[in-house]
Amino acid sequence: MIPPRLQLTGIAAGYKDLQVLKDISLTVRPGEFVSILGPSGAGKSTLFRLFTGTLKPTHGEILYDGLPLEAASSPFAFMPQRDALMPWRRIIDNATLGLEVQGMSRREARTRVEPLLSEFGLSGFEQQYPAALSGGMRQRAALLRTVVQNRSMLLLDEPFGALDALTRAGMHRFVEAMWMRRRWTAMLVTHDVREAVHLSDRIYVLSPRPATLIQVIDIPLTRPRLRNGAAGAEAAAIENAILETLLAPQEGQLP
Ligand SMILES: Nc1ncnc2c1ncn2[C@@H]1O[C@H](COP(=O)(O)OP(=O)(O)OP(=O)(O)O)[C@@H](O)[C@H]1O
Repeated sequence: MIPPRLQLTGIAAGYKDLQVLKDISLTVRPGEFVSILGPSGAGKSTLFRLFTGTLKPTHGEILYDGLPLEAASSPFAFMPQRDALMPWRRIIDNATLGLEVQGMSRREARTRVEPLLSEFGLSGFEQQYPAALSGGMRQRAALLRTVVQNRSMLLLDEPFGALDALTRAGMHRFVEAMWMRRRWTAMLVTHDVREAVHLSDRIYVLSPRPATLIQVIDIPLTRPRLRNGAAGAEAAAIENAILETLLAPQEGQLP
């Protein structure tokens, strides 16, 4: 049997005296889109620091393709909260940046990126600077820069949080369509319940810090996840159930 791509068992982690993650176990299988949903400060970004090796867990185990994570060589492509495009580089040169950082020549990197520009809705804009593009286009360029690195798993750290609601909804549709074509293995961290339900095969809901899992929910809805009819009602019911869990007063807290 194929081992999970990523498996966390009993992970605890933090900074000096601050325990951030208390007991996190989760699984991402190849081709799955999994989300981590939680209140602000629960430790979603801390979790990503464990994956990128900038922080070590104090307890627990992280396996990648069945082996300790340290044995995997750069398995993740990371997309940060803001688009993090370099304002002085043209879109094409921003899109090639991740490959260039890996040591590929700019010329070769362009050969890799150019055929993908139209799929990402960026044809004709490759010579523009980021400031000339809309927020959605910039996020698509940042996503292109991430996926073109051909890593075996994508880490998406609240990538749409800064977008207006309409652009964000458009990005959800775009990412969903791309996932259906390419079946990325992906983990998204987000505060946005609707976003998580729209995009995920499974959602792990974190408690406030120190974070434990308070809900694990598989999303059985077929894709594309349209917002009308019975499917829309089912999605809304799942969103409500998750919101109830997130908003339920924690033990010892005032409502
Ligand atoms: N380098 C650090 N040193 C000390 N404390 C830190 C450090 N980085 C984060 N923290 C603290 O750890 C806690 C969790 O931070 P983290 O950034 O992982 O949360 P988050 O869930 O991603 O938050 P948000 O959703 O608001 O981005 C916060 O209380 C934060 O202040």
